[in-house]
Amino acid sequence: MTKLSVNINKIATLRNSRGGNVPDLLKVAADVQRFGAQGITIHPRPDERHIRYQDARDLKSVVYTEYNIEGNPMDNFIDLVLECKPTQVTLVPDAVNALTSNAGWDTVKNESYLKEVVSEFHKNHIRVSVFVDPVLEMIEGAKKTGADRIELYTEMFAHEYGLGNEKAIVPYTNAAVLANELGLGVNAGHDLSLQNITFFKKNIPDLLEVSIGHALIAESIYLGIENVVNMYLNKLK
Ligand SMILES: CC(=O)[C@@H](O)[C@H](O)COP(=O)(O)O
Ligand SMILES: NCC(=O)COP(=O)(O)O
Repeated sequence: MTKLSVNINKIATLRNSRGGNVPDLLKVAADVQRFGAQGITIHPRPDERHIRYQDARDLKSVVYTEYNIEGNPMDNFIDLVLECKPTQVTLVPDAVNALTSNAGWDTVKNESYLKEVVSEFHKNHIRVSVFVDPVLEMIEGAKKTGADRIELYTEMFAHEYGLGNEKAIVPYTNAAVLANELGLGVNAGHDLSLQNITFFKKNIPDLLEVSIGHALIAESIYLGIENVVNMYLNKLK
């Protein structure tokens, strides 16, 4: 079985657009778990444009499934994660102003840096996953950092699969096979959706967890909007 960790960044984006507490991020996290999701993912960014650092703290008492915090391990992020003690931290090499994550780690160049960070989180009993492109050298490098898992950066797969190119899965399958051989757990995320998740899962051996946010929230709007429009129409009769 592959666990679904729902990334709730976009709920915070919507909330922040009006300055109040609608939608209520904590209620959404609680409901998503009640509906069966096995994890909650957040990716606080330095400008706090969606998830605020305080959200990460507040979610601690709400998330009873797997709590996954993603981000670039700068000092204030490390402090936040150590304070929240999630189940898992996913290290992502984001530039400070990145619109969204757009690359995996160069685990070869950053081996000693990542080793230090991984060891700090391990001392605090937090599982560590490293965000990587599906490149065999990067998987081997991830193993050397001492990380427990990799998260395969799936944007390229999602894009190509959307264009009908099923072969785009090959590097991901190969990366997952190698990771499994090395004893690294395999997670995946970025632009996974209802359209591509079945094919992706079928081709990735021992896929432990996917984190999905952008498409899942967009799909929730599309699949829910007819119902809500009709509820308004009924009230306006
Ligand atoms: C690491 C990853 O792929 C996701 O966490 C993604 O970056 C979501 O972040 P945004 O919601 O800020 O785009
Ligand atoms: N780690 C990936 C994630 O949390 C969600 O990415 P996306 O579905 O918002 O692209």
